[in-house]
Order: sequence, then structure tokens, then C-alpha cells
Amino acid sequence: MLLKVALQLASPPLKRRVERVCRGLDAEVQNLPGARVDVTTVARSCCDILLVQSDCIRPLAPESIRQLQQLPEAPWVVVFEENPEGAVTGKWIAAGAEAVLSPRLTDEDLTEALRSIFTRRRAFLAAALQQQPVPSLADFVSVSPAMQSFLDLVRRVVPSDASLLILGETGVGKEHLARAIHAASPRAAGPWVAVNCAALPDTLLESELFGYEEGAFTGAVRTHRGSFELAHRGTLFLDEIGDMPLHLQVKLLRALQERAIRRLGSERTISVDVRVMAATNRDVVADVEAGRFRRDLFFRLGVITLTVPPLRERREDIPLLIQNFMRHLRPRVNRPVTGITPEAVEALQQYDWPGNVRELMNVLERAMLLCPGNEITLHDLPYAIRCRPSQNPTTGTTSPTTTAPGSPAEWIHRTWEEVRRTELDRVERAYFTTLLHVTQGRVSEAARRAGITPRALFDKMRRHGLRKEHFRSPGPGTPRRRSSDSANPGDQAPAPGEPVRPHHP
Ligand SMILES: Nc1ncnc2c1ncn2[C@@H]1O[C@H](COP(=O)(O)OP(=O)(O)OP(=O)(O)O)[C@@H](O)[C@H]1O
Repeated sequence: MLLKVALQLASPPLKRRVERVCRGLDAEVQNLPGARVDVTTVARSCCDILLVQSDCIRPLAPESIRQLQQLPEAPWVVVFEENPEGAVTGKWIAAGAEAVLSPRLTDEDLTEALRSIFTRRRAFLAAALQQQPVPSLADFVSVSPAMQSFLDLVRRVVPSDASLLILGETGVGKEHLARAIHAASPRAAGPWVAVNCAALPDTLLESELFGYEEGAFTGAVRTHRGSFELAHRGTLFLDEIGDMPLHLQVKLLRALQERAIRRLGSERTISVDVRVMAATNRDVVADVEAGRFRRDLFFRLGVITLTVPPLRERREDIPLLIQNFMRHLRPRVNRPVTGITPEAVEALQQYDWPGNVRELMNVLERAMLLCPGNEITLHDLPYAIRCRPSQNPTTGTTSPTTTAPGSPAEWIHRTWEEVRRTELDRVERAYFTTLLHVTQGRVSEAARRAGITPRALFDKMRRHGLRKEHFRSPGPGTPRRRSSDSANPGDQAPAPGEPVRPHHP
């Protein structure tokens, strides 16, 4: 397994030595610019291990290491410390560093130390991969007619090589479905590469998709293969395709038609054999009509369009999904929760699930963790589900509750944990809505002001259903809101706007 190692070493001789040893140990090395650890730069490097000289990380070491550990790759930090005597080493280890090494180690000792760290990291990554169950079509358990006919169509497209456009509300399982189709398809032995078109700034998205040659632009210090190349003989999943800027849509269409790409800064054409699956929760037909999405690309991508039904349109599947999810969640939760009362199932069936399957899984995981016995009861469900206006499933009519969810008057009906979570959510949403509003949707600027990484901000935006384009227009600029956008329908932000994610697995 190729390890990505980032170096932030101030001393040139040490840098050269470490670089040589790392390459000898089959690691890809990236030298990070700047004299100090900058979480954004480390986040962009997507490294597995950061090798850093102590001078580059002081004085905020514990905080910096904690921030790094929150990155999706959760890179390990190895510190080169001039005087690694007991107390100093202890301080770094307590701050979360994986190891502390002396820069004066001989080449032989340095190689042995790094070999041991790299071996452990590889074992860690392999174990993490094994723990992640590969999504399967069997996960889509269903008795509802809507889902049955949908799954019939899905089974027919599995063996084909046709592009797929997967539509549906947030959290219905579009990416899960795409991965399950890839896993069942003749390309299963090939790579699965996922790119989130909304989570990267335009320029980065282009280089992420098509790669670049050394020197193509400032900072392109080495040739980089793009996602199309990485997905050769496999599947490329383009999530949030509706957010792709128009000029990249043109390039994507060309790549799909010619089955070939050109890296940025290169005239050479590289043939790629890739099945493309794209997904979006936007109304892409409306986007085509409005000129925000190219019609030709829509037809090219949507050779087959799959629209995953929202959970509220297949309530009869909920009991089956509950059983399935509880079985999957049990090892993770590590609690002997084996059942759920009929009243709790009924409440879960009546709820509207704006966050769809993702929200159902979160509610179940939380209930499994918090329930005192071995059975989930109505009491273990969030207030919004337990005490929502009771709805007649046949007429859809509701009877109102006496206290508004989220008001102090109804706090007394909820546990401290519930109030804390929903109120924090509310404040977080209002805060980021306001920041995006004042920065007119400029994510890097908003992230800078918030003191977090752009990736962390994208995670928050996704969680709260905020989209950068809703904040782009100046003037009145109140972003539009979609009813399906919030995972917590009772938690509405009192903010100027209340609307509605990259990774390689
Ligand atoms: N049928 C299923 N069985 C098990 N887990 C599922 C299923 N459907 C979705 N999930 C899980 O629910 C979560 C949300 O699914 P996914 O990310 O595929 O949704 P999505 O529609 O792509 O969401 P978004 O539009 O917000 O990107 C993931 O953790 C996924 O693994």
C-alpha cells in the first residue's frame, strides 16, 4: 500500500535525508511549503503521515495535532525534536504525536524507525479498510412497490457499462447505491474513485479530475494523475455533479465522448476506460432549463437515470431497514441492544425523514447508544420524532403540539443531551449561514474567518444543508430553502438565510 508522507522540515540536510529514506520505504513524499504547520495545507496534501520538525509546529502543538487528527485521513504526526529527552517526548506523545525522533539519528536508525512507523500505519489502514463493509445491493431491503420497481431497474443496469445519473434527496443512499452497483458489476475488481464536485474549488476540481503535469501552474511541483486516470478499468463516481461549474462540464463531456483526457499543462491524450456514475440532489432538470447545467452533458451522463425514492414515500420499508441497520450498527455501538418496541417503530414510520436513510441510521445509532435496556423504546428517540405532531398516515393531516420545538417551554420535556445537541446545532447553523452570507459563499474566506479548514467547513455545510451558490448573489441575497434540506426539521436557524461535500476512499 502506497503511503503518502508530508514533510515539514526546516533543516535542508534533514529534509534531504528523510526524503531519501521515505522513498526507499516506498512512500510518496510531498514537501509542504511554509515554515509552520498549516492545517489547510496538510489537509490538501491528504497525507497519511506528517513528519515535522518541532520548530515548525510550536507553540500550539497540542491544538495543531488535535486539528490534524480531525482530518478525514487523520494523519499520524511524527516529530523531529532536537532534545528528545523523557519530559519533552512525553509532552509530544501526550499532545497526540505518534513518535518523537532525534534529527541526529544515523541513516540506519532513521530507516528502522520510519520502517516500523510505516508498517504500523499500513496495518492500521488495512484494518480500517476491512472494517468498512462494501455496500451491497442486498442492503436495499424493501417491500414497497416503489422501491421494488426501482431495484428491478437497478439490477438491469448493473452489468452494463452505461453512464448512470443517480438522483434523489440528500441521504437517500445515492453514493451507497453507486458503490453497490460497482461492487456487483464486471468492473468490481477495478478501482472505485469518488470525487465530490461541490467540495473543491473550481481550479482544484479540474486538476483533481484530469491531473496535471509538473510545472503546469504555480505549485505543480510534480506530475499528478487525476481521478479519470486513477479510475481506469473501474468506476468514477462524481458526487454533487449539479455543482460542477459550466466550463468543467464542457471538459467532462469531451472526456466522456472521446474516452480520453489531457492533463493540465499537457498536449498528450491519455485513453481512459472508465464507467462514470454521477449523483446529485439538485433538481437537475430545472438546472438544465435555467442554463446552469449543460443539456448535452445531462443526456450523456443520464443514459440511465435512477431516482432513489425518499424514505417518506416508502414507509413500509422502515421496519426492515431498522432491523438491517441495527444488525450493522451493533458491533460499532458495542451494546447488547437487540430489539425495538412497536411504539418506537410506529413513531419512526410516521416521521417524514428529511435526511432520509442517513438520518434514520443516525437516530438508530444514537438510540442504541443511549437506551438503558436492551430494547429501544419511544423514550430513546429524539424529541422531534417522539413528540412530533401526530400524523394520520392515510390523510397526511397533522394535529399541532402545544409548545414549539426548540422553545425553552419544551426543554423540560427533553434530556439535557437533546437540548444541548439541538441548540448547538441551531447556533452552528446560524453562525455558518451568517458567515457564508457575508462572504457571499466564498468558502475559503468563510473558513478563514471561522478559523477552520475549508474541508471542515464543507462538512458543516453539508450537515446543515448549506450550499455556497445560494449565497453568491449580492443584494437581497436571501438563500432559498428546501424543505428536505435539514436533518433536524425542528431546528430552524434564525439567520439571514436558511437554505440547504473530496474524497478518495
Ligand atoms: N440501503 C442502505 N443500507 C445501508 N446503509 C445505507 C443505505 N443507504 C444509505 N446508507 C448509508 O447512509 C448514509 C448516506 O448515504 P449516501 O451518502 O449514499 O447518501 P446520498 O444520497 O449520496 O447523500 P448526499 O446527497 O447527501 O450526498 C451513508 O452512511 C450510507 O452508507
